[in-house]
Amino acid sequence: MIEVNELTKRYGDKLAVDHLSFTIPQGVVTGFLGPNGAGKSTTMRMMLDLDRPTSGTVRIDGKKYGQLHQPLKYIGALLEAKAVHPGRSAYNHLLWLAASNKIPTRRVDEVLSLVGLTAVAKKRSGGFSLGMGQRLGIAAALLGDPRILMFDEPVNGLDPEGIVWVRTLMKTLATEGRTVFVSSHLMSEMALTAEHLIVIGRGRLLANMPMNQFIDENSRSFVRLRTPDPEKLLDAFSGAGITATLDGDGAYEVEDGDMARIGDLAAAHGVALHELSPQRASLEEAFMRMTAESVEYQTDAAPQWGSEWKKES
Ligand SMILES: Nc1ncnc2c1ncn2[C@@H]1O[C@H](COP(=O)(O)OP(=O)(O)OP(=O)(O)O)[C@@H](O)[C@H]1O
Repeated sequence: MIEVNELTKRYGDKLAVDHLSFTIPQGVVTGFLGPNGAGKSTTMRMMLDLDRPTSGTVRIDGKKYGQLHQPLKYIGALLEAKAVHPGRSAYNHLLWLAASNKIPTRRVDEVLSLVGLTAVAKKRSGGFSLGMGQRLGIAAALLGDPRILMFDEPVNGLDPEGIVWVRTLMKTLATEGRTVFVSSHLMSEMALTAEHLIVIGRGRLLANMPMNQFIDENSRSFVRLRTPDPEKLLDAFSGAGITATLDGDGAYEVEDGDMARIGDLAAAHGVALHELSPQRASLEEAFMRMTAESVEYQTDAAPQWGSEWKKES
């Protein structure tokens, strides 16, 4: 169990994390989202005691990180920066970590095999590609078989096969009842991986809810339909008080439409339908809409995903 309470970090006059409080659920993958500079990495670093909070607390199973005996057995993490000496082999790096946390040596071979690095385990890690470095970081996170895992941009540098592998791994770890906390800029990937979301903007909590709820609350839903007889259908709609608008593609959209009612109405008027489908926004659209509508974070330029937010301070 990991609890963040009123966590705050100030760098000079820059408030990077602003009274952030949340508890991360167990047994599901939780996505950690926010635009560039929102404070995700700073929050994760403070959770791992790599950065000291200005105020507020992080508790891991009720304890401060520094109070954990052999911390790798409680929490494993992959942070963006590679923390491996380039001259050291993957095997020796993991062996050193294992020894410092009294983890049996055989576990090193296990995690190397799990992440697919067995063949290159004795090579110096300085020659590793970005993707191999990510795999080594994931191996280190898994070394102590911890109940809590944190990954900052884990699919960075991975090829499509590697991305699917990471997605499957995270879901499996969550299914085992672990807490899996992951940040990523890749919204489509996050949509496929996470069930729960914690969203921050400018260091503040914007949302903490299941993925489905987040998309529902921050997007418009509509029914799309196509018919070879639009005039007749639109007549039937106007009699029933339904408004349909033509999209740019020859289809009609009914905002918050009830599919069954529309289908029944079309049938009652003898109108053929060539399409009748519910439409829901993607996570990316929901995210953009939420941040754009968030007056507190509104700037004179529309915020864009993946770009630095304009700073007013
Ligand atoms: N060591 C530091 N000194 C000064 N400012 C910092 C430091 N670390 C982070 N910041 C600032 O704090 C804010 C939050 O940064 P952080 O890296 O945590 O955001 P992030 O959400 O992880 O961003 P990204 O998505 O770009 O990785 C940014 O404005 C950043 O410039």
